[in-house]
Amino acid sequence: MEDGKPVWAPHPADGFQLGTIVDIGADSLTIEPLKQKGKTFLAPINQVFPAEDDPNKHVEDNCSLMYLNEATLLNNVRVRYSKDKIYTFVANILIAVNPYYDIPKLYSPETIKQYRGRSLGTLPPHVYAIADKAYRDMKVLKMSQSIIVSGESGAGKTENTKFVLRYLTTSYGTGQDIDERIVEANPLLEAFGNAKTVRNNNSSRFGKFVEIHFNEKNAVVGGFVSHYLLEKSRICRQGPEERNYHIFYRLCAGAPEDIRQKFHLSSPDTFRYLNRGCTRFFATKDTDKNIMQNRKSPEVEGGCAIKNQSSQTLEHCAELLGLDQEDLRVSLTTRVMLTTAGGAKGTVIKVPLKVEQANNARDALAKAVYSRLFDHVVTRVNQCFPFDSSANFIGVLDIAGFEYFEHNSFEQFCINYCNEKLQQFFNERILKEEQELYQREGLGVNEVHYVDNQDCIDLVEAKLVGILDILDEENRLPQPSDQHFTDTVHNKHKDHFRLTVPRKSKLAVHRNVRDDEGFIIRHFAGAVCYETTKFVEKNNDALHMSLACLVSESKDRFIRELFENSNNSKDVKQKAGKLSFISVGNKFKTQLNILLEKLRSTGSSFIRCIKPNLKMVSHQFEGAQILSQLQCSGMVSVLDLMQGGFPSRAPFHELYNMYQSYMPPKLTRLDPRLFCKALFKALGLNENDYKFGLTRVFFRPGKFAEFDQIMKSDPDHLAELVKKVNKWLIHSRWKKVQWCALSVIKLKNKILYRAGACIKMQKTVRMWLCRKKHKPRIDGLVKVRHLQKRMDRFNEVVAGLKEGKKEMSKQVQELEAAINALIAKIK
Ligand SMILES: Nc1ncnc2c1ncn2[C@@H]1O[C@H](COP(=O)(O)OP(=O)(O)OP(=O)(O)O)[C@@H](O)[C@H]1O
Repeated sequence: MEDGKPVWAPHPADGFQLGTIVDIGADSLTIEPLKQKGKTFLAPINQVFPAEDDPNKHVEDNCSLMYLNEATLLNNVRVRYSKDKIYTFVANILIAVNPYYDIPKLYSPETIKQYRGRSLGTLPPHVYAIADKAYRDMKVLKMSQSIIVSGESGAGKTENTKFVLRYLTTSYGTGQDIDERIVEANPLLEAFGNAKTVRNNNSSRFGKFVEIHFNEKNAVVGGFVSHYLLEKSRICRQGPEERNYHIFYRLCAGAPEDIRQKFHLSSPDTFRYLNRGCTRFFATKDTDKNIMQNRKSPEVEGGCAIKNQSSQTLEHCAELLGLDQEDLRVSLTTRVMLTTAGGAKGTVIKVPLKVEQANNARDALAKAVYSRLFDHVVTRVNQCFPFDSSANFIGVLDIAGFEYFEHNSFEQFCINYCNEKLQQFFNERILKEEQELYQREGLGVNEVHYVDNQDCIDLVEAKLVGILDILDEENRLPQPSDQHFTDTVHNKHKDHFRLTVPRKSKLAVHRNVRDDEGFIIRHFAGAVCYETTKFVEKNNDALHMSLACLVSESKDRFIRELFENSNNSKDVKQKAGKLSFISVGNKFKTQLNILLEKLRSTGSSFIRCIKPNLKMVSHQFEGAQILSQLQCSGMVSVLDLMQGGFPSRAPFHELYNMYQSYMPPKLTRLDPRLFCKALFKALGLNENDYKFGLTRVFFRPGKFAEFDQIMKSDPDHLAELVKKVNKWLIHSRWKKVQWCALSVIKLKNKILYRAGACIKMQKTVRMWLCRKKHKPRIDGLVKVRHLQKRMDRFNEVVAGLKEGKKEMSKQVQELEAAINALIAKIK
């Protein structure tokens, strides 16, 4: 961050605000907002980010910004949203902001045509661009593809999913009615699976994975829908301002007279499941005492009965379910038990239900009927677009994103567990694989760290000690309780980094939850406090035995079949009297693991949907909550990687195949690597914008599109380009020849130099060896010669002698002769 330049600093409502740094502390900065000169505030250093020079500038691919951080991402999305540009790329990931109104021509048939066959990034960001990329990848790589659409409720997942399906069937269908059927299945699924909530007037209350299947020729042949976790609690109870599933209101409003009479339909106000929510207090044993009796729903000790005023409803239900009215009455108010000890073992006894138990039994029956009906609707929908064989498919996953509310229950627990798994998949695909690829290709790009969430997934799904298995264990106890389950979770994971007790929450509302009433999980997107009341009940999909037996013997074939297909119907009678349990959590875990296995076997694209405001209105951008959605969807961690990375890449042969038709034969004879190099050099692309790996070219964000655009420009431009490529080739070949000649000369000089150096070395060594060998003799010779010199002095002395001169000179001569002989010998 440069001196005096504006920075993005946190803002409670807008997410970020522009300001300048006026002082720097140890771990915080003093910021002066641009809009409130003179006022300052402190911001943690790691939440202040450099801003672009022009805050009103926007780019189609966020990766083309100079500064890649969460603040510039939010600002780019904001500026684009203000111009009705709701789609933005972050490399290959698409961000889609819900406009809450129909943007003219955004999804028109002309727009569909425009995107057909166009590379990602060559046209403005659009959900169609992602759909087309998936299709082209499927075709080129001969591999199934998946598009993962995520976001919170009301963010636009379902709408974008529908746009993808419409695009693929329109562009690559066979024009037969199968295409239309795939698209038309949606209204039916939405009628049974969508409802009005406070967050979305048409909220999907189930997750789905829609596969469009293609044949060898890459044309649509059929489809298949898998569904996940239909919200069953809504069938019996809705929050204030919320509704039951659309189908009920539609039937009430628009069923033809014969159906209206057959189903005994009238205004929604006359149906308990449609006209009101729950009236029971959710009190604990202790607090229950404080509530006056006349404020509570009536409780009939020792049993209950169906009121006279409800007898007609009972009659209608029995009629529609194909049951005997009396049998239904008994099954709704009593429970069948087999005695296991004492007296006549195995005797069937009927235990009366308390009012609350009977209400629960009735609700359980309603939920079971509806959820099995929903399964049936999906099965029937799937029969509408059958296919004999398929080469590949494109699957679109529309599933709720990470959720956290003031009160979070089993539903949020499951959906967040699912998002934790999807985030891991996202990490695997985007971050891990990216780094591994850079390393494999020898790009020398720095490693980017990310937090692996496997420990969190294990906390939920590990065998025996995972929360789901602990919950199943609880469900199998004779007297299961939410508190005992919660205690077990805490005891088994005392020091787990991801798990803690509610009183450690940052939010006061959670600190009031007792240790045995909830737990906090630190998810990848933030900590969530789950209140475990009703976890045990919500985890059990089984009806109580008398009801299960009853419906499995319905006179109505349809009802009978709905229940025959369920897992526990066959041994219902054998198990009567025992505790029945079908685990919701573990069924979801199995489904999820199958889904992820499928996703892992496909190529993938990601669409992150964003809800711009809570009021569900157009042209209102609530920065802070959008920022939190960007963080929750893992987009912020992706930025770190993109900043220093090369998000677009293409194998040499793929580039070669893509562009060879644009080049003359002379150039296409080149091998793919040289072909690519020639293109890049000829275009004069900045060498920082791409890197040549071992098998492919890597592009900086947005640069592949630039390259593609140049390649696909008009013929004149292309002819110019071919000229440039030719010129570059001649230039590079001439350079190569020069380089070769120069290398030969260099080599010759090197050889000569080496030969000279060898001789020098030989000489020196020989000399050294010689000296070493003759040194003692030379030393001896020097010494003897020294003696020889002294002989002259002797001769002088002897010549001056008066006596014995002759004798002495003879001795001196002998000595001289001896010395000379010695010298000769040494030599
Ligand atoms: N691209 C769009 N153009 C216009 N309106 C849109 C668009 N996307 C979403 N909407 C509006 O927002 C509403 C909510 O979108 P949608 O049902 O797709 O949300 P969702 O993410 O699937 O929510 P949920 O998880 O509750 O099902 C839609 O009914 C529609 O009115």
